[in-house]
Amino acid sequence: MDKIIDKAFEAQNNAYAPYSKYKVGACVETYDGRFYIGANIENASYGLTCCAERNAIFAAYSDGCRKENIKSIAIVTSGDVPASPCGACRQVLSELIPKKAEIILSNGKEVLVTDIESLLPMSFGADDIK
Ligand SMILES: O=c1ccn([C@H]2C[C@H](O)[C@@H](CO)O2)c(=O)[nH]1
Ligand SMILES: [Zn+2]
Repeated sequence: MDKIIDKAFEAQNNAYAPYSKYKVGACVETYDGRFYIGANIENASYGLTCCAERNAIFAAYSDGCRKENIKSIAIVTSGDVPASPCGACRQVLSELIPKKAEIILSNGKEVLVTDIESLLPMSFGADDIK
């Protein structure tokens, strides 16, 4: 678990967060040993900001990875407590990562491991619009 967390902290250095000054890094690990990083990228039109974890999972998918190959995602910050993904990211992750995938949250001092069903119970998804 150290490697994915280290890579997420490396990604945190790439955050573009001139407005909030709150830098977040993320890293997706696949079962075949690939790692995809993301950082939060803000915009003067605040609502266009994209979170670190969405950028990381989109990077994985953009490289051809799909749900069954996603093993875990780490999300890191430097706050007093590990940050938990925002609602938009929970919705996106609920479609793009498996239920069993580990969601690892760390602030460098504490590590929490959870999963998407814990973070977003009774989620809305593709089955609901059949
Ligand atoms: O899980 C989270 C929570 C927040 N942010 C970003 C969005 C924004 O740039 C900044 C403050 O909300 O942190 C993330 O990247 N991931
Ligand atoms: Zn988010």
